[in-house]
Amino acid sequence: MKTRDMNRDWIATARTLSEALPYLQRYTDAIVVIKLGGHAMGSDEAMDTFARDVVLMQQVGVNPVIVHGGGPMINQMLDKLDIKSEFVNGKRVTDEATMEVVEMVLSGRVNKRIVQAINRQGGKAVGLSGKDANMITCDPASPDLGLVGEPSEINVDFLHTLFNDDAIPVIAPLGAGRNGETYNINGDTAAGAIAAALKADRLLLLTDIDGVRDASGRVVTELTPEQIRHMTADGVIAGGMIPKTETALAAIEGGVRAVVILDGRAPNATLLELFTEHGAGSLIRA
Ligand SMILES: Nc1ncnc2c1ncn2[C@@H]1O[C@H](COP(=O)(O)OP(=O)(O)O)[C@@H](O)[C@H]1O
Ligand SMILES: CC(=O)N[C@@H](CCC(=O)OP(=O)(O)O)C(=O)O
Repeated sequence: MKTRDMNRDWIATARTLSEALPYLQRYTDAIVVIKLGGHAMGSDEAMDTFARDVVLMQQVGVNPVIVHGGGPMINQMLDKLDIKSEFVNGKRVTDEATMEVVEMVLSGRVNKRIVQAINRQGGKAVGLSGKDANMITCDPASPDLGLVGEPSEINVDFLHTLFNDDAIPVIAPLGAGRNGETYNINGDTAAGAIAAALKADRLLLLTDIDGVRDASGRVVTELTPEQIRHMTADGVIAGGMIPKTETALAAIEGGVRAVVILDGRAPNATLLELFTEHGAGSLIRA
C-alpha cells in the first residue's frame, strides 16, 4: 500500500516536473528580483521553505536578488523604545531617531535572518544594505517624509559581479544620500528600483495577501496599469498596497518584463509563480 502511494507521489512529481520543464528553460539566466515583505516573513519553517525555493531557482539557472522589508519588526522595536511613528501613503515618516532604529533592525536582525536561512539551504547569500558598495544612492523623497529616500542610482555592476560568483544578494532597503545621509526606503520602492536598473525578467512582491483585490474582494489575476490607476482613484487599492502598485507601474515603465504581487506565506509561492502555467497572485504587465 505504502509503495503504491509512493509510486503515485512519484508519478505526480514526474508529471509536475515535465510540465515545469518549458518554464525552467524560459527562466535560464533570467534575473528575478524578490521583495520579501515583513508581513510575509513567517515562522522559521516558512523562512526555510522560502530559502529552499530561492536556492532551487538558482540551481536551475535563475539569478535571484532578494530585497526585504521588515516594517512590523521596526514597529516592535520603536514601541519598546517608546518612539512614535506614522505612515503617509504607506511610507514611514522618518526622523533621525527613527532612522537609527530602522537601520539597526533592517541591516541587523532581519537581513541576517534571511542570509542565514539561504546559506543553511546550501546557497551563498551575501547580506548588504543599499549603503554597501553604493548599491542605492538616494535623493529625499518628499519634505513631509523626513529621511525617506527615493533611489536615484543603483550599482548594477556590483550585482552582476555577485551573479558571476553564484552569490545571492540580500538587500536591506536603506540608501546613502549624496552628502553622507542615511535614508529609509520603502522596501517595495527599493525592490522596484533595483529590478528596473537590472531590467529584470520578473519582480515578485511577496506580501500577506493573495493578490490585488477588486471592490468585491476577488483577486484580479491580471492587471493593466490603466486598471491600477482606476482602482487607486476609487480607493479600492489603499494603504500598504499603494507602494506596491506604484512600484509595479514604475518598474514596468523602467523595463521590467512583469511584476507579480502574491502571498509570500503560501508554500512554494515563488516556484509556483515562476514554474507553473497558472502562476500565482496578480500579474501586472504593460
Ligand atoms: N485592493 C487591495 N488588494 C489587496 N490588499 C490591499 C488592497 N488595498 C489595500 N490592501 C492592503 O495592503 C496590505 C499589503 O500591504 P503591507 O501590509 O504594507 O504589506 P508588506 O508588509 O508585505 O509590504 C494588505 O494586507 C491589505 O490589507
Ligand atoms: C520609508 C518606509 O516606509 N520604509 C519602510 C522600510 C521597511 C519596509 O518597507 O517593510 P515592509 O516591506 O515589511 O512594509 C519602513 O520604515 O517600514
